[in-house]
Amino acid sequence: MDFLPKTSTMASSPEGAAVVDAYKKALATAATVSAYAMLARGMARELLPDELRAAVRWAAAFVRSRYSAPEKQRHTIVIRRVLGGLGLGGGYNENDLFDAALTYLATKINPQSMSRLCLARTRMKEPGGSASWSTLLSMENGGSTTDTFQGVEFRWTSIESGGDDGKSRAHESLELSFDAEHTETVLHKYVPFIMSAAEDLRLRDRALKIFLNESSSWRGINHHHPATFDTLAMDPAMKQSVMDDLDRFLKRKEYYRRIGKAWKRGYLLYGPPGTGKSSLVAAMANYLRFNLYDLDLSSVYDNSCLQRLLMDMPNKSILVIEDIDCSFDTMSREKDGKLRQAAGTDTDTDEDGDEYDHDDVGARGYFQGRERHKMTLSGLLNVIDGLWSTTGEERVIVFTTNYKDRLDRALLRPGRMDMHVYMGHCGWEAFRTLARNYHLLDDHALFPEIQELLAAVEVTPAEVSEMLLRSEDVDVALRVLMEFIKARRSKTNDKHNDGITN
Ligand SMILES: Nc1ncnc2c1ncn2[C@@H]1O[C@H](COP(=O)(O)OP(=O)(O)OP(=O)(O)O)[C@@H](O)[C@H]1O
Repeated sequence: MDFLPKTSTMASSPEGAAVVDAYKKALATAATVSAYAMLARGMARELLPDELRAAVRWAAAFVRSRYSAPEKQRHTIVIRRVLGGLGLGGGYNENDLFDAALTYLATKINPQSMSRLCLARTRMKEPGGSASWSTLLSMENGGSTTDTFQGVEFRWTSIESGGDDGKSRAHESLELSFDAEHTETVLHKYVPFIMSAAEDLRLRDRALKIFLNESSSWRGINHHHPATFDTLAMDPAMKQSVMDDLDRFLKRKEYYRRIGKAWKRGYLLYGPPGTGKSSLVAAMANYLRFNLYDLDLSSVYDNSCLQRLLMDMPNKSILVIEDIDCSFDTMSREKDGKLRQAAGTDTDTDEDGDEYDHDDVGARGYFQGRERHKMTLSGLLNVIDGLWSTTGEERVIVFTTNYKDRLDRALLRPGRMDMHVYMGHCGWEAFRTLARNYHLLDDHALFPEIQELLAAVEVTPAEVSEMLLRSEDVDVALRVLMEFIKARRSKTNDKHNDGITN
């Protein structure tokens, strides 16, 4: 039989003829080999007795089982949604691992590759009364998906049984199958990884809150501050280094544990009013998806009250103390410091006249009765370190101040606050961020003049924001801003001239 099309032009050239010949030879060879195989099988059937043929089959199976790779043993872990009778008190308890696995798998499911899927949208009540929506994609009964963790493949299957009679509840479970040799990995690494990944996803989706202290308890309200690192007008390099620092901090749990330090990171934000310190705190909270705990020290009366507040702060939260220069009697502390320096000692005396080291005040309780002048920042930090080092959970602490030079030197010492961030007047890059935020503007004919003005005159990002908001018309808003900066310039010049003439 000739399979080549009759109209083939290939055969008409010499090269084409060679190809056709080779093709025909290959067909002939294949036909010969299969004919021999058929012949051999037929002869074996004819010539070999049944017993001998069975022996040959057995020998072949033996060789296969001995020398081919053995079938791997598979294990399956069943994760039920409800722990009937297993929960505390023998009742029916929801299984947290089931929820975590469901949340985690929602990020692994590829909707393109599954013909049936479940989609749920639920309203979640937040503590404090507010609510947020959440959407969850999951596998239908019988659906399977594969996940790879540390190079090992895991098969997940969704199983639902019972509940067909309309009376009893369906039993939902997830089955996790894997090669038996990876059992240890599953129990000690994969399951903890799923729990923590699900926790991170939950934190990412939750509505953020800001908690304010009333005496010794926290009251939370929803935190909808729109500030993000994208909308924050600040020096781009500084912005990047804050973000990098936060990222690095989050990854270093093991490192902090190893060196025996509380897993906390301290940031001191300083700069004139209206330069975005509070906005940066909000941007950090939005970036990390951490709740904010805004501590007003004026309503903290004693050491135990402070301890209670700190202990009630869950992990993954930011403790903020604003305007710390106003929260402490820094001048008297400063005076004490100078006295101690003059005396060549770093000790002080307590009410009983006993000497103590200032770095040890936290352990003794730095609130001596209700005399607030005894409160020191150093002592506060010691209390925080002492409490937080025992939890091993990640916490961020932020202090803000308009006057860094008024702060207790103990706080400025290396190792106390890990990062000092200066929030300054509005520079050119900061202005461009604000122009983008408020008017989606990347360029404008007035930009060069504004750049020159900003280089010469000090205005805060808050003032620039305010001017840009004056009109929806970009040209008008930019002109208003220019007038404002020019007016500031003449005022500053007048003051300067007054100073010279006086
Ligand atoms: N760097 C900035 N980036 C973006 N917006 C800013 C910035 N600085 C100020 N703003 C705008 O000005 C408003 C006030 O700024 P914010 O409260 O963050 O400043 P602050 O430095 O904390 O001031 P204060 O020291 O008075 O508390 C913000 O809500 C925001 O609209």
